Amino acid sequence: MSSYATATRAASTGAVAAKATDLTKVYGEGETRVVALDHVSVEFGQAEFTAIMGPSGSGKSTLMHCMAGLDTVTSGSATIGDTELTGLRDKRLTQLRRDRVGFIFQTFNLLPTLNALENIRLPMDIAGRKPDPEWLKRVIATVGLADRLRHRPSQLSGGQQQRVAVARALAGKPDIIFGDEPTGNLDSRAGAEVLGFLRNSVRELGQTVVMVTHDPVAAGYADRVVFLADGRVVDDMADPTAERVLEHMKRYDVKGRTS
Ligand SMILES: Nc1ncnc2c1ncn2[C@@H]1O[C@H](COP(=O)(O)OP(=O)(O)OP(=O)(O)O)[C@@H](O)[C@H]1O
Repeated sequence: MSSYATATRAASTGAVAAKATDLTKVYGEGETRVVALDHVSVEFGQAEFTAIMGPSGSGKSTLMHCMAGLDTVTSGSATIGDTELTGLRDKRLTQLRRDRVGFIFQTFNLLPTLNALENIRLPMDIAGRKPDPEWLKRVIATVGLADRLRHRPSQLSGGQQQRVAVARALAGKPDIIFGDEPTGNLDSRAGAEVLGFLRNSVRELGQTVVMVTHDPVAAGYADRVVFLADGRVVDDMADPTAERVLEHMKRYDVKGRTS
């Protein structure tokens, strides 16, 4: 077993990368009041790959946004490492997002005029941080982009563009990476590739990934699936497979229709 695998396993049994405690998020008021998150408590382990699933409107994106410091919470707390996000001033929050959180979106959000390497380095360039060259090399190798670094996004396939976005999220060695349906725009083969690279970034690089998805196959790549319904955590599955996730979704769906 490689030393990375040992380190990964050791990390994934202990430390917590991000945590929500009694997190409640209410949008609007009066007739338009929506409780998007209803006292959610959940921990995401370091060096673990977690999928968040649940029906449309169950609060997946809201949970991710609140835990990534992209949205404020109504009550409760959200922490990244030891840092409490609630109450942080805008400037500190921006810094924290920039330096400690990586993001991967459904639409790859690459800059068309920059080549792959420049896109990967962009957040660090903006922050005035120098990437660790050894780390960057490993990241680029992990996502299989070594021979595509001089290509512009328009010269890359959708899957390759998303791999650039994955490398960009990993480049700064963030405490946690949040993905919002990162394979939602990819065909199944390209999606499988990206998911494989995400999983490798957890297994081999010891990174922490939390991904919102609707796709049981995508969830099957994770170490764990957290299921939301009506703004609450309703289930937690370890070592998921696509089949077990699908079974679980069907059960909930049947319950929903018959109750
Ligand atoms: N900015 C907002 N203003 C008002 N209500 C909102 C806002 N954002 C989300 N909501 C509501 O909060 C609830 C949870 O939404 P959220 O987007 O988190 O769900 P989701 O599980 O990510 O859904 P989907 O799978 O469709 O993306 C929904 O009822 C939604 O309508």
